[in-house]
Amino acid sequence: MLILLDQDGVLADFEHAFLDAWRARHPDIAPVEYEDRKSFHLLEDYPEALRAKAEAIYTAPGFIRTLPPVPGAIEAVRELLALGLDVRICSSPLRQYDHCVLEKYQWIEHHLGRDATERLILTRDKTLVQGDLLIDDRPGITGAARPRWQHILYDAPYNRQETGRQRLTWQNWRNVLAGALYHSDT
Ligand SMILES: Cc1cn([C@H]2C[C@H](O)[C@@H](COP(=O)(O)O)O2)c(=O)[nH]c1=O
Ligand SMILES: [Mg+2]
Repeated sequence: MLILLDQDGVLADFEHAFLDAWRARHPDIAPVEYEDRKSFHLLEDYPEALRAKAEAIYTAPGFIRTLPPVPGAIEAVRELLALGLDVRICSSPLRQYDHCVLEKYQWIEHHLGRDATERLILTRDKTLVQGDLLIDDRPGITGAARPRWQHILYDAPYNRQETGRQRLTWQNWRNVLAGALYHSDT
């Protein structure tokens, strides 16, 4: 069983790190609260006049490297590996890739160890990556190929419009994955 884990929003807490940085930089401008987020791309939830400020935060040197882990994520990865599952981290670099490519590797090394960096797959098209399950917070993942993996949504306010889908968190993952593993034909 090959499990692909997205990094931003699944292992690394992109959203809350953004909010913390925004409040520090712009204490006079209210951000969009996490539970009020509607679009996957946070820029779409901000007025045009604030988008440059928002983009400057998540493209800044160190932002990706210093993202806090999503609570429970690191422990879950370790448990999945201990269960003998083949776990890969499948992430898309920002279009503004200048800092995030190296910093995604540094983040993994810091939280999971140097060997775990061998598990990182960076691509702008996740449909090209083989796997049995993809755990990702992004709704509607499309690309050039017909994906082999089953997409399990990592629950977030901006993907709750996707109804009738399995939704995983690092609090319920054992139940959700047991179901997916049980129904998997591999
Ligand atoms: C802008 C933005 C980005 N991310 C994360 C999601 C991916 O891991 C990368 C690249 O995103 P892109 O949409 O493929 O350029 O950054 C995110 O989680 N939220 C955002 O608003
Ligand atoms: Mg993500």
